[in-house]
Amino acid sequence: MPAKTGAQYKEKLKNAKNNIYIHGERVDDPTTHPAFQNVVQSMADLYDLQYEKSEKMLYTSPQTGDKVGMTFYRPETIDDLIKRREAIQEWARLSGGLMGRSPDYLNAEVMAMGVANDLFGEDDPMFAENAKNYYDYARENDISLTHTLIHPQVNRQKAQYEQKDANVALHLVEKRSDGIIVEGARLLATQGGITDEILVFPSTVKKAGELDDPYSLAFVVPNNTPGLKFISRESFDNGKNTWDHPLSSRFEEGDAIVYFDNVFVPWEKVFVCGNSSICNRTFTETNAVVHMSHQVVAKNVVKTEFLLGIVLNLMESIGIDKFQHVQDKGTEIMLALETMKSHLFKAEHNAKLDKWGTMTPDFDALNAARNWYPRIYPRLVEILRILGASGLMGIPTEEDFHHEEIGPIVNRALQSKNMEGYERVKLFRLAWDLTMSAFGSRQTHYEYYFFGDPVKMGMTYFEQFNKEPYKDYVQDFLEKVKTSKPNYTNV
Ligand SMILES: Cc1cc2nc3c(=O)[nH]c(=O)nc-3n(C[C@H](O)[C@H](O)[C@H](O)COP(=O)(O)OP(=O)(O)OC[C@H]3O[C@@H](n4cnc5c(N)ncnc54)[C@H](O)[C@@H]3O)c2cc1C
Repeated sequence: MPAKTGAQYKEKLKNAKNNIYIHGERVDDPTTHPAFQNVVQSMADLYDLQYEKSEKMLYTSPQTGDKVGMTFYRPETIDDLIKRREAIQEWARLSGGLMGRSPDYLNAEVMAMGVANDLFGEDDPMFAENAKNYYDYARENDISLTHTLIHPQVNRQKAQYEQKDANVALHLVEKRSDGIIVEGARLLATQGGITDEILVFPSTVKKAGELDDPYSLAFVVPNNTPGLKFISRESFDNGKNTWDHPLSSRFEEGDAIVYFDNVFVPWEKVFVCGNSSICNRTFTETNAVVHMSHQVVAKNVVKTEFLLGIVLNLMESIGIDKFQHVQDKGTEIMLALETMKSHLFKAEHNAKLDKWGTMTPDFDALNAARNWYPRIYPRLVEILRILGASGLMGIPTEEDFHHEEIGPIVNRALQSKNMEGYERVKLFRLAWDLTMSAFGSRQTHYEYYFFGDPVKMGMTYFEQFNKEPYKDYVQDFLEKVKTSKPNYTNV
């Protein structure tokens, strides 16, 4: 089947009847439910964009000859990698990089694991074959995916098997001749329920060895699989119009707790079954982390461009753009943007073929960028907040502007250097929705945590960084310093 259109995505979602709960109710149809319908439309817009920019967004499937999504493309040259990244950035531009889980994120994972599948075969060749087949299936059917990696936050001092309710986290219940039964909770699934299928993978390193094996699972199932429940957090799309909430009314992806109530997974959809060693090596040994990081850094370049554009328009609108500290704050964002772009450039131009023949970006550049952005993004948001000042609170709604009595007042009172009140507030509401609304706060939280705990990531980065050349450099330097060491004996 060729790449999906927006209408096909919505039709499939409507018919799937995924088991989604929100605000204490079961959702009958996410395509019309107020909490989901707008982000569903944005997802549909992404799929339509594949056809609007087909020369960039589609390619010919090596398997069927159909036109399929470029974000499933397996790059074999640096030019391929750049083509793939351009498609990623086309999608990101639609939301200003605010849909962290546009389908390309997990398409990168599926592609990488599907190609570099031999790790899964260590236990049974069937698992390697499953990963390969799933890549083909997802690409040919343009499957949209959510994923879930984390055990519930019960007691982080203890391994899963030591928890007071050791079965609270997703675990293996039974192996059968036709598949496995799994039970327990996982979090968090962004876009849980509004996608076709869910990938379950391990994230944090499982240090308890064999005792972690019951929790060491990787598989994929359709979101309407019996027993699978998505328990969504409260929606931040509060049904206001797009003028009032330009971001939350379109890109509120939602995050869900996922509960597997004795869910059956057929063997052909299992990649890892009860093997903590394979789980711990999955993301690095398949290079999935590299291709996912490439998508993330490409997306975050667009997100930074979007933020910079808002800041520059805001500065100009209220005539603060010539003040020294204001310019300095703009420079901070520009430096962040150029730094991210440089990481991306280095990653692509230093890319090498891996042992499976996939052109794989330079992970050093991407790893630095993915560790840095969670630290810098809160600062970028803070700059926008500082520069917007009271303007981020003086934001009447569109209805206020239409009110006979107060409309003309707010239009006059909120005028700016170069805009009427109506236009100025439209811009400031965008800045507010990115920084201070529930949606904006969630974006900052998302950037900080979505790749994992930045503290643990930073520790891993420190451990793995090749420190010796720098230590040696200074040792050599010290050795060349002229010394006249005093001759004394330590007491
Ligand atoms: C908006 C949002 C969307 C998300 N979407 C997804 C998704 O789609 N799919 C998915 O799988 N996950 C998703 N996540 C989850 C994300 O992967 C986790 O938040 C992240 O990995 C951190 O894990 P945690 O939340 O369990 O934090 P914890 O590991 O519980 O950490 C909480 C705090 O305790 C500290 N801490 C914990 N353990 C230690 C330790 N051993 N030593 C020192 N300090 C420690 C941490 O540094 C942190 O400050 C999402 C998260 C957010 C916020």
